[in-house]
Amino acid sequence: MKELYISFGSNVGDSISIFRDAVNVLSKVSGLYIQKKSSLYETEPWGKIDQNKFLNAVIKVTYEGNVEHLLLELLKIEKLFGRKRIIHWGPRTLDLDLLYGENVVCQTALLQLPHPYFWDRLFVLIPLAEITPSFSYRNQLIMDRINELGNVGVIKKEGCVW
Ligand SMILES: Nc1ncnc2c1ncn2[C@@H]1O[C@H](COP(=O)(O)OP(=O)(O)OP(=O)(O)O)[C@@H](O)[C@H]1O
Ligand SMILES: Nc1nc2c(c(=O)[nH]1)N=C(CO)CN2
Repeated sequence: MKELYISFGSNVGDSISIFRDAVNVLSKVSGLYIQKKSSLYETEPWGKIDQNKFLNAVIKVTYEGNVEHLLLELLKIEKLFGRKRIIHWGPRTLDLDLLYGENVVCQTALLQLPHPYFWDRLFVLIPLAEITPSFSYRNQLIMDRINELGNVGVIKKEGCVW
């Protein structure tokens, strides 16, 4: 059984409904169990800044299978919600990234784990910090990195459940 973190991103369509429906589909993947969900965050676009704000969140899951197999499931779910790959880091209905797993490393053409950019993305680090045990060494490292990056452009959507 592996503990893994998955990020959700969307800036096209009804992003909250897309997240709700996608997490429901994800919960039906064989061998996958959702353990925690972060709050929803409204975030400034990163990397390619001339596009709409994003909705972002992170979840923690346990998974009984192979991580590359899980990535293929995530790609299928993105497609189900109308994901089209047109512009690099551009607008999207749903992006599901595998961020990292406890003691899991993968460097293949299909999957890089830890995700190559997660350490540079506040829209991932801030929701991740929320669901990482608060007195853990890992949480401390994430909080230090958030402070280093400047903690701007990521706002929690209060009172919004998914
Ligand atoms: N950890 C990972 N999580 C998700 N996809 C990954 C990962 N490592 C490698 N990939 C590969 O990246 C490919 C392109 O993914 P995608 O089009 O979602 O990139 P992106 O979201 O535009 O950019 P980024 O990967 O920087 O978030 C996927 O087809 C997948 O095979
Ligand atoms: N705020 C924000 N910016 C992004 C996002 C995202 O999910 N949120 N995803 C990207 C490509 O993966 C590029 N830029």
